[in-house]
Amino acid sequence: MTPQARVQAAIEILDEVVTAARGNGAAADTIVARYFKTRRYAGSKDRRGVRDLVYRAIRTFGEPPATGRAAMIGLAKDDADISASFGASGHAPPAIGDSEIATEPALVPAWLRKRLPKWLDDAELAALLDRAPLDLRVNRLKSDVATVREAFREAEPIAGLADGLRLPHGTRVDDRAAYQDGLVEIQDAGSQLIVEACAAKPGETVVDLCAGAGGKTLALAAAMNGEGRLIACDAIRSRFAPLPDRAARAGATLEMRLLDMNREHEALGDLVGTVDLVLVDAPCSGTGTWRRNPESRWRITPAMIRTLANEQARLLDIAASLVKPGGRIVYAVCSLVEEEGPDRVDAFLSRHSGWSPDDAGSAGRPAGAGRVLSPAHDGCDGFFFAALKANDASA
Ligand SMILES: C[S@@+](CC[C@H](N)C(=O)[O-])C[C@H]1O[C@@H](n2cnc3c(N)ncnc32)[C@H](O)[C@@H]1O
Repeated sequence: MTPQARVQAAIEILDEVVTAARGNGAAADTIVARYFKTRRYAGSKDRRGVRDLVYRAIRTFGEPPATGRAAMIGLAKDDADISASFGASGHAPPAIGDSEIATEPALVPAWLRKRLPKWLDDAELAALLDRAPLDLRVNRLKSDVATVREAFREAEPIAGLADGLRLPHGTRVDDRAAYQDGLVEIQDAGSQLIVEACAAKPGETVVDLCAGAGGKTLALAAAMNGEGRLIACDAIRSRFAPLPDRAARAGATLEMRLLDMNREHEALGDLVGTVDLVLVDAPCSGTGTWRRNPESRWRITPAMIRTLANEQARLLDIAASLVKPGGRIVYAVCSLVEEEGPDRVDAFLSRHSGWSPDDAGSAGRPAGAGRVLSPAHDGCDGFFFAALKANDASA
């Protein structure tokens, strides 16, 4: 492909990405892969070049562009090569007309900026769009830090995490014996810090209410050293599906319960009032994980945040019913939107008089009754988390 044909290809792909974002359709990665499936003439350099252009546009424009062409004209303003592609020969996009609109760069959609905390300034927001590092968690059920560092000599310790190691960008992990044998898990430092805030102990009864594929469940299992009861729950079968294999690889013992959405209690009745710790790693808008998924800025809507906030409140109430007197909830979201974080915890505390904020450790910075982590401040994904304790007298 000529360089100008790559620009045209990026325009066509971005048109599809914008349409998919509006209609909750396929992710950009899927659209890029589909595009090249029917264009076998494109070599690996072409694919990489086009993909880079698509992701540059996604990172540069906080609001979804009107069209792929408007996005590329926007990028052309600061890039002479892209600019020269318009109107050139060789499958190039047509020349830019005088009245054509260019998308303006922005870190986030304007409406969303108002929902984010004041401390999240431009530097903090820009860091949310940086490249994410590759973090490992040493699995204490099977190994120790010294052994894993022998296997990953390029790994560096992560400050504040005894079991955390950071690898250089682009390191292949899945083909390494230490990974295949379950000595390590790939896990962002922020997720590891949240599990530390859980302070789960051997012998306890612990529920991971929104376990997904079990990233935090496996870290809880390691903290419990295989002693006690660990119950992983989720309401979406496909999210849950990888957990049995992952648990076997990690040497973790756990129970799994698939919940019915809106009828979660049916599968949890026997646990009411008996649990030491419930982790509520709630579904959220994912604003803290834009480094991995910048395209989600084009998908998020105010209505989505409202729906998520209701669901987060409902899950917190379910968690409260499971906890025994003196027990705890750790609530976490990988979002920095206040309605999903501090506001949810404040609302929970006003609904439940028998609960109070509890010690959530010292990672990150205080935010309302909880704490926040951010890439600029903590070098990990953005999270809000809070620990809540049920008074001994009532839950
Ligand atoms: C943030 S993700 C969890 C990530 C996971 N804990 C980890 O560390 O990898 C939120 C999860 O909540 C699940 N979920 C959504 N609604 C739920 C519900 N009503 N009950 C339980 N889980 C639910 C989703 O399927 C999703 O897997």
